[in-house]
Amino acid sequence: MTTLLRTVQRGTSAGCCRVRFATRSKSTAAQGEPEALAAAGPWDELPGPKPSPLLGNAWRFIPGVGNYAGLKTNQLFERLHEEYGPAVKLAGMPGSPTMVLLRDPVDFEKVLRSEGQWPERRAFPSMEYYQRTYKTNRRESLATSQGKDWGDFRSAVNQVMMQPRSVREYVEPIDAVARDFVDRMRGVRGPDGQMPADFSNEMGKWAMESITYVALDTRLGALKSTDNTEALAMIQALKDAFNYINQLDFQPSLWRYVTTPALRGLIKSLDYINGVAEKYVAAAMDRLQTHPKNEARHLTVLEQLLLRNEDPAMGVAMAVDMIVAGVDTTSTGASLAMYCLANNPEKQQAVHEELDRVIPDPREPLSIQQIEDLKYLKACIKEALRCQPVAFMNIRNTGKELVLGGYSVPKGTCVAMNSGITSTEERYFPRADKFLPERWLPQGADLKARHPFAYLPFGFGARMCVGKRFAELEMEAVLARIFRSFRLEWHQPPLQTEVQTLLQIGSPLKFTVRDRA
Ligand code: HEM
Repeated sequence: MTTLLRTVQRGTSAGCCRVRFATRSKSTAAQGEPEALAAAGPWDELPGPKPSPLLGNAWRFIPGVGNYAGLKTNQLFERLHEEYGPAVKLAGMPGSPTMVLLRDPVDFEKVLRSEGQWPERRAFPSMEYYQRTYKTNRRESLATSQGKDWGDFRSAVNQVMMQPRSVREYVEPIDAVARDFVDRMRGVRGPDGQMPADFSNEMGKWAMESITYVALDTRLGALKSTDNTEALAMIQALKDAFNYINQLDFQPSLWRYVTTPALRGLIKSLDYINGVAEKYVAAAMDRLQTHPKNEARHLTVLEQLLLRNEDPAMGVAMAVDMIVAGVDTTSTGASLAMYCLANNPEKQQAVHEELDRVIPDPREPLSIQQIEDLKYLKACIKEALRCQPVAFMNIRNTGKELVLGGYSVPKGTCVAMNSGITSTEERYFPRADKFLPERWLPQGADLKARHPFAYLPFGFGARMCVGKRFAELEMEAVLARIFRSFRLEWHQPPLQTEVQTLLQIGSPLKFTVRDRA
């Protein structure tokens, strides 16, 4: 099955376990940090492609000239690790700080355990520009803010979004969206049982409908058969925003000096998403005034955020963050789990058996207890995110001077921890090339990760994904509903995936969907 998965994403992975690199001071993990720093190789000697005085390393990406031209982010990183070792310095990239790429979980742990009170994660520069320079009247978002601003924002949001109680209140509405999605699948399915070529757009509609219910207190109507202009425009605006971010931040561009068409496009898309968010946040403010909090009324996530801060701008910033960070990720995660199960019928059979037992009457709304009891389904989601991590890398600025890959790395250096590589490596996961949900169950101890930092689907620490609980609930509910109703089959060529900013599905998701008896 994993041969099916490892198409574009792992195109250059051959030999990742076979190549040997001379790394310095292998025993640094065991040494105290001062001794380790004294024994470490100097920062200037950290291996990596040498920038030329005039063009830096940019020339290496020019088609027909450079050896890295046309590589996707994951392919580039894998190639650099093959050529230079487990820690690679990538300097001389226009508009980007010097970065260190890492592929050793021991180094990930060092970075993440020393990140400090307010961990710093470099945001997309074009998003930062939009928030800091272009829209100075708006509050900076959680994902782009840093330091104390981030700490204050995050602790307010944690008290609402990271509470199991808040998430439990959403089981019923999120399940209602999942059931609508199953109806939608029936509606778009062809006579031969096949899903249409643009089925990943349908998955995007489901994810948009789910997260906007949390972020904006509304059902946008993305799953309705009649075209809902606002819902579809939101989906388009989000898609456009990611395309423009790819062009502005990952390809050579002059946007920092002149307003390019891509920058104008990004501004237009983000303005649209912000405008819709402002409208629904204003409605929530009105609701809070006309129906104040009382014992009988449970407040929504948005209302709680607004009450805590009394600042509608914070509600808008958080809603936009949830939409930007929570649609593509969740829809890709759920799609990959469906793909893995469609290609592993015996695992799908185990999911069916669990669902029949836990949800005897599929006409009833899902309960919290039922969601909690879906242990095997949850293991399938974890395993799908291991086989194909939606977030290929975790980014941080180092919180102090560290020894990474045997070299000293100054405080404040931007590092990319490539857990998308480690989570698919045999040395960290026995039988890594197999889809084995059992590894996440108590009886699968022999298949478990050999290093706790080799798998970081939602990041780590104070800055980890703030939407993790909602993302899990959404994926659990929709997969429960889909597999309670259908058997999925895959009769297509292997699915193509690639990493740009996030993992993206690059070929049609044409599942064959059969009704279960
Ligand atoms: C399968 C789905 C998802 C995956 C794999 C995922 C993964 C991640 C990762 C890896 C990070 C960076 C963590 C770190 O730096 O340590 C992150 C951050 C974030 N995620 Fe998610 N995410 C998902 C869904 C969601 C959803 C549904 C939401 C919204 C409710 C969301 C909102 C955010 C936000 C706002 C941040 C930035 C947090 C901060 O900087 O404080 N994510 N996510």
